[in-house]
Amino acid sequence: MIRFELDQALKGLEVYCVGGAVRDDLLGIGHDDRDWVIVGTTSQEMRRRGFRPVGRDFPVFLHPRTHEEYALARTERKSGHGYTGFEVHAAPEVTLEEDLARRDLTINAMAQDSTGRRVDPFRGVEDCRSGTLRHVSDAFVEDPLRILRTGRFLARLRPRGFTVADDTMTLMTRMVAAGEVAYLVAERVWQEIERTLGEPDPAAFFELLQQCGALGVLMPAIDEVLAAGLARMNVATDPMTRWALLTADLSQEALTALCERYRVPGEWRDRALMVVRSQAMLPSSPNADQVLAWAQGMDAWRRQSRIDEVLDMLAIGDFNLPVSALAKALDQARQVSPRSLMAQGYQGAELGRMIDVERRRAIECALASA
Ligand SMILES: Nc1ccn([C@@H]2O[C@H](COP(=O)(O)OP(=O)(O)OP(=O)(O)O)[C@@H](O)[C@H]2O)c(=O)n1
Repeated sequence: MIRFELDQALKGLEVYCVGGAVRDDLLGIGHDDRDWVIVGTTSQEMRRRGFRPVGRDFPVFLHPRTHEEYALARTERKSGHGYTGFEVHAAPEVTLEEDLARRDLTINAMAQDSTGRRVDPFRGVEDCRSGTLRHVSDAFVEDPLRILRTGRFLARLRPRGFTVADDTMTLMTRMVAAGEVAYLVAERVWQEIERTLGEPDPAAFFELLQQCGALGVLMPAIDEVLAAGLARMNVATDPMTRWALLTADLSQEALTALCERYRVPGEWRDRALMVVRSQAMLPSSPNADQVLAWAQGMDAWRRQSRIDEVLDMLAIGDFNLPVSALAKALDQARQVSPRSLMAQGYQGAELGRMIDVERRRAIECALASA
């Protein structure tokens, strides 16, 4: 049970804890930040009590002492496409129920007051208990990001037995068919994906998006190779590794284009590209020349920890590659000492060539004994 007291700044106001904190409390999951809604007051009154306005689009205020966010109860009406174009209406007469009605899923549309009384007009408690992700109302269609959010909540809660309600599935499929998903901005899409990749069951997100057709619109290249990507991703837990394995069966061009489209951070993109390039450069039984070319292509001698990460990903992702032989070969090749070759009198271009010869020899030895 969520407990809170109304301090001096909040005294006399109708305050509710809403959204994720109420949901997670019911599910017995910890939740860091709380969202608050205040009913029956005005922006002026909030300012008078020392709250600092933060929202550009919404009437949201920071508590003068705790700095937690308090929003005035509001309704929203759609006036444009995608995530933009909301008309927000906040006024003292907007009720808690109206504020809850504009929310995405029933499990996110519950509130609780300071005495512990729960307000649950859309049967969120029941859906928490039965494990159902269900849209609150037809207003769900006003925000296509909610399709991705539903996927992310499924990635979090499917291991606890949650499924998506049939009606919600139908609604999402209809939204995709109506072309709403195309209006999502790249940053929001990547943000949901990045968060999803840190959830217990990210495959649930991609399967749901494929089922309703959104994946085909947002990421057609992944849509085509999804089964293989999910199978590879299966045992990985690190989000960045999951991304690299999910995209491992794309071509280099498709992966680059995908990362550009969603402004995927450089480190995520590079890791994924290294896996794709490794597959392109290495056959299942590579010879010394191929391993040497691969190691050089990965900048293996200067960036040792990076190539070790690549090897880890290749091991986890179930590729048809001799990963332990590759690791051994790299290990041996690293023993080659440019310094001792210099001591033998090599320099300049000749030194470079000798280093390659020695490394190739080391790799050949390692491969032969693997
Ligand atoms: N597109 C959105 C975004 C948010 N919400 C509502 O705003 C609340 C707070 O949103 P957010 O902080 O993004 O999510 P949480 O539910 O707190 O979930 P998380 O555990 O991921 O923080 C949600 O519970 C939901 O009621 C919504 O209806 N539609």
